[in-house]
Amino acid sequence: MPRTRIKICGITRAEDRDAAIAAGVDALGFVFYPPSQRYVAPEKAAQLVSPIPAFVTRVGLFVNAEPATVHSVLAEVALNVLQFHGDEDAAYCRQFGRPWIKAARVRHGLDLLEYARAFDGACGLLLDAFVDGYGGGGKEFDWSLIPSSLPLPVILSGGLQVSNIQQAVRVIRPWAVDVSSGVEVAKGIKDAEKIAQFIAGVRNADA
Ligand SMILES: O=C(O)c1ccccc1N[C@@H]1O[C@H](COP(=O)(O)O)[C@@H](O)[C@H]1O
Repeated sequence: MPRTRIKICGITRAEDRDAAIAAGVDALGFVFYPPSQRYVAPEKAAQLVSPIPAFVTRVGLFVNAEPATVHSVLAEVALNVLQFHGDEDAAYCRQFGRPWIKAARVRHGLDLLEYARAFDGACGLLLDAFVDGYGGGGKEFDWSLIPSSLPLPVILSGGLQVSNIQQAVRVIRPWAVDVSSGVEVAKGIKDAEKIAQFIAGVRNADA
């Protein structure tokens, strides 16, 4: 079984980026959604990504952005993967010619199998809780709503933190996990100790 990949999202500070890399993160996320308290302007994101070493993936998160906005961020920031966390359809997601992840805001009544089929071509299906403001709410959802098999690599998110990450990995066995609130002291401000403990929790559950 491959090790569970780990993404830490909502990086706004160089020290948090460095702490995550030192702890062994696989991917770092940058939020290009202006209403979010974790928003980073493209010029700042360009500085934050420049020292990221090879094989640590740089992910740009967008919510219902105008295509021109995504293109303009791509021109300025060296991103590897796009994460669409709003109401985008598959044609929208495909148009940028980059690897992309689609988020599903999981709630009772959402058919995740049908949803995953609709986003054929995504390199991952990110499962998040249904919250106001589209995401990053630190809210766990009912994992029993996840079908036992989905046609896309599953990235589990939504309220993950040090206290529940081992159970999450053992129960769901996702391809990857994604965390923002659970490793923060305030929105957009990460905590190096929580990052290290979160990553150690994933590795423990993998072992
Ligand atoms: O982080 C945000 O502010 C954000 C805003 C809009 C959409 C998604 C956002 N973050 C993503 O939400 C999930 C869950 O985060 P949390 O760990 O529950 O805080 C995660 O994938 C973030 O990338």
